[in-house]
Amino acid sequence: MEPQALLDLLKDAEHWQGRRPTVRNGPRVVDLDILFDDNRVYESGKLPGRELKVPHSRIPEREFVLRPLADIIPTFRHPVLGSSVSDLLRALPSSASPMNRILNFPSSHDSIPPVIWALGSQSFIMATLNTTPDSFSDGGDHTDWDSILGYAQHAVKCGSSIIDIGGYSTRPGSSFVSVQEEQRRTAPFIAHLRQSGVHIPISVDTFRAEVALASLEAGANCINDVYALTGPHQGVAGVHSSHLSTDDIGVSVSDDGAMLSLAVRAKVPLILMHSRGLANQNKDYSSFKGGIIEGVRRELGLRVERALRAGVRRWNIILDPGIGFSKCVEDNVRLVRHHGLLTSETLVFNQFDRHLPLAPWPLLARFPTLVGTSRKGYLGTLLDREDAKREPKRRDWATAAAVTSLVQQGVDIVRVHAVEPMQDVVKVADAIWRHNLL
Ligand SMILES: Nc1ncnc2c1ncn2[C@@H]1O[C@H](COP(=O)(O)OP(=O)(O)OP(=O)(O)O)[C@@H](O)[C@H]1O
Ligand SMILES: Nc1nc2c(c(=O)[nH]1)N=C(CO)CN2
Repeated sequence: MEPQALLDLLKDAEHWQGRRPTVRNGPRVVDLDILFDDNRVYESGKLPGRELKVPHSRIPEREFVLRPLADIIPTFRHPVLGSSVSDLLRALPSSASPMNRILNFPSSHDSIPPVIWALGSQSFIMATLNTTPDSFSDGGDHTDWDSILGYAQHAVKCGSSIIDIGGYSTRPGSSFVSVQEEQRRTAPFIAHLRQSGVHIPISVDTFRAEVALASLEAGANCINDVYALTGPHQGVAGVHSSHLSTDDIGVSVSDDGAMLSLAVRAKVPLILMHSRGLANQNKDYSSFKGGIIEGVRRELGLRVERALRAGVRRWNIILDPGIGFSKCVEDNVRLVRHHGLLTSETLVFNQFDRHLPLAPWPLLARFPTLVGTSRKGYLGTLLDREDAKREPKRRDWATAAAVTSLVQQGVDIVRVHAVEPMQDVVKVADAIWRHNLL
């Protein structure tokens, strides 16, 4: 279609939506502009009311255009200016009130309003609620109605922003749980929490589509998948990456795609975590090419790409590096120390292999991140004290240290067990590092 004909169509569309002529740049019901037409440069003559310039002349000065555009086509080069969309966004002068990306947790029930988070405004706390007998930290603590509701209410009172409920432990050595049993440990409790007035978002920690669906129907409004929608066998079926070959990561292809298609249909926020192989058996510790940061970026990047290609909306994706999943102690430390690099889009020096720069990976840039470092085994090893090695609950101070470092690097969500002390940790770390707060 020719630009002028497209402009006429846009004008009609604006009219159908109820837009009527007012003053230029005044309040409007809707504004439809042509930003680019591939690399074409077009300028109409001076037709009154129908002048047209493509690319749109005000792209470089508009944050509200550049920010979403950088999510969609970050590397696209402006055909006249020669800069990429990302470069144009970076070149904007800093604004007193920068735009926030939002995360929308849809309404889980008629009587419960949707919850919208302004990302970047604070670090959000995810309270971990395992309804399993054998989870590594709180296994057996929350298996009855009263203790589950008690933990959830306590989490809300302490300022948690989301509760993550899981019915199948993924810790090394945990036992197999049937779909029916996992469902029994999640959906009815979620319904109970909703009926009892818990209105904050609830995520379900599962890799099984049946469990996720039952949980969403019961009132959950987020899916947390430690296999990033590839099923328990870590399949990468359906990936046609323009950047990578799947041989690079040597994983088997075995996935019925059920979780992926549910995720597309469900339209809820999705936590895509990096892991390798069956989490409870583990462990593929084979080396990460280019170092741990590069390796996680590549392997998680493949799964993100697969999800996007299948139709998952990018604004629903939250990335998680998967602390403790097929990573040695040093690698877990590095993932925390360099958390900010996970979503870096620019070429940075690779700390782990001095011959390799950390490849630019625009695919992961600007996604929000979540990290679950709470009470994990590497903290016990670092503490090197018998009680801390044996008892995950003796690792809360260690967790605080890791959480502080993550907040400093801009993590969006921290998944924790001890919500009360971690609320203090996050509050003060936010005050120090998020300058918008003070
Ligand atoms: N790339 C473009 N896309 C849309 N309109 C354009 C473009 N380039 C020039 N124009 C002209 O701008 C005119 C004003 O558009 P519109 O009425 O939407 O103004 P506005 O909303 O106040 O400004 P803007 O769209 O720049 O925010 C259009 O009638 C059109 O002739
Ligand atoms: N998103 C996410 N989910 C989890 C994580 C984690 O680190 N991140 N850790 C778990 C238990 O070790 C279980 N589930």
